[in-house]
Amino acid sequence: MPSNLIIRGRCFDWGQRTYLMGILNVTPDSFSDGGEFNTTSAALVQAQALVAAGADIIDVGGQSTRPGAKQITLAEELDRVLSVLQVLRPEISVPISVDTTRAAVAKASVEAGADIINDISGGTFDSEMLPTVAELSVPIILMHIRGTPQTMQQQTDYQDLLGEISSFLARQVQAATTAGIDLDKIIIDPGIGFAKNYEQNLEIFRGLRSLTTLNCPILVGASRKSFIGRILNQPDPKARVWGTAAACCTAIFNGADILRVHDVQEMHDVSLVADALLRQPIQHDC
Ligand SMILES: Nc1nc2c(c(=O)[nH]1)N=C(COP(=O)(O)OP(=O)(O)O)CN2
Ligand SMILES: Nc1ccc(C(=O)O)cc1
Repeated sequence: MPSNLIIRGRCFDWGQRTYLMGILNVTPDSFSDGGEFNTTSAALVQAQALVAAGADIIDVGGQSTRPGAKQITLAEELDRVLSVLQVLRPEISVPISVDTTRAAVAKASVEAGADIINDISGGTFDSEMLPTVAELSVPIILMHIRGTPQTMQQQTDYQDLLGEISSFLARQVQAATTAGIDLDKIIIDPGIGFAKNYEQNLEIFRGLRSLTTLNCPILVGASRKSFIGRILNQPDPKARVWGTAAACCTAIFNGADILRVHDVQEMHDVSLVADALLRQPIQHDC
């Protein structure tokens, strides 16, 4: 796998430590924090708090992708994301990713200062996404999903879950490089909770290491998700922090490079200790 990636002057030195992506949902309806950060002033305060807590990347999302979430218009998504980027970019020095499946949002976001595109469809929802990202020359996160957030939970029949996730991601990595995206700018993600049932989410954690054969950094987004709620019998997503910690630790143990989380302060402690126990850092120039 590529040894490192420089984004906005910051070095992501893969394997050396776990990197944290702090979630900033500027939506009214996200499953755990909808409506909390969807004004520009609240978004800025939260972004600064995430950075102070140890976030390496801030992930801005204008569209909830929870099961059954309503699809907003392009104009609405552009308005939500761009108004926040305008306020964030001058104040935040860490890389900013934008969680979108639309090429037009990706392009306008990078023009407004975003550094990474996070596409939960792995470049499959919008045929212009991969060529657009290639043209913009920014890194992309390719996530596995089946169907759309509206239909995905009816598409959970797999013969070989990890094998199918792996071949989807391999195909999309190939499509991305064919479109002109550098291989070292591609991050893969198995898509916890996207077209997966409870048992399948657990199976992904156990088999995560099999995805390392794709030779790309791996991102895992388990934060506060419903499989944790089911294990804990905890309906309140905000009360799933310890459960998230266990999932993050397991992901690190099984090869994750980036964790996408809401509770950055807590997961920073988790990743510092897990990294000290599990990784053998070597000195690099990067
Ligand atoms: N790459 C990647 N992106 C994601 C992932 C994920 O696992 N991987 N999970 C999400 C769901 O979490 P969020 O808190 O943003 O909820 P919402 O979809 O309701 O906004 C949204 N975006
Ligand atoms: N976008 C998503 C939000 C939440 C979940 C989940 O709780 O499993 C899955 C996807």
